[in-house]
Amino acid sequence: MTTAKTTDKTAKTAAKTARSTAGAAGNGTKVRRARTAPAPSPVTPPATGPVAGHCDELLHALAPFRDQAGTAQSWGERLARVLAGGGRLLAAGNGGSAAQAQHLTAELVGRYRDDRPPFSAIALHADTSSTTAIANDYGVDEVFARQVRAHGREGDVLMLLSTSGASANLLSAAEAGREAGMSVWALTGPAPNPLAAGSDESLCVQAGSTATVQELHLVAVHMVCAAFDAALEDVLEGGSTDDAADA
Ligand SMILES: O=C(CO)[C@@H](O)[C@H](O)[C@H](O)[C@H](O)COP(=O)(O)O
Repeated sequence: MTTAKTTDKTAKTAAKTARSTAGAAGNGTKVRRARTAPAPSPVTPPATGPVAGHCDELLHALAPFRDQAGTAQSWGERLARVLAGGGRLLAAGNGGSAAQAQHLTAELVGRYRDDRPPFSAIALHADTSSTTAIANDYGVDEVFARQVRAHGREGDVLMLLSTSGASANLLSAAEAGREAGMSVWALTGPAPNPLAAGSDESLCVQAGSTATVQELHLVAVHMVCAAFDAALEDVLEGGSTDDAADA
């Protein structure tokens, strides 16, 4: 008797489950909703320690950085004339700065906001075969300089990114760029530093931590791209790139 009762109960439960499943599948069967208490709204705990400090340091560095935004704008405008005139941008950095340099070239070869023609921009560190061969055969300090001598032409732009402003391979690249008649622009951490001194122009982020400098370098990269796109409309409409050599 007990076995028959159990079997009957099991069958009823299975039938109920089947009805629920069918309802959930949307075949019109009514499914009774479970009465559960509404989930409490999530409360974001306040950030403390290094996380709060990270935001504070960024905020602190942003105001003085904003005062230098004119440099980024000027770079973007002149870069538009150089690239639209058939010139090229070479960019390089180490570690996190390599990623930022590559971010800039990607925005120019691809696009920033709106559709526009592609432009010649090369992240030197991204050529892993050249970079490793040069490092192996000539030493790490030559990895960018040798590529600058290979690809850089008079009137082109060389953008070098460094948080310390002291990386030897970027200092050699700046020297090679100037020898080639390129415009050498440096995005660095606090001034003074050797890379800023060895470049034609620099935008130096006054922040104590490498992370903050890198974050504001990305902002600078985007500001250059915004100015580039805005200036490009005038350059292409005017059809004049005569002043590319002024860059
Ligand atoms: O991203 C970080 C630290 O945040 C590191 O990878 C950092 O980029 C590397 O230590 C670089 O070698 C530093 O070079 P630099 O920016 O001083 O020229």
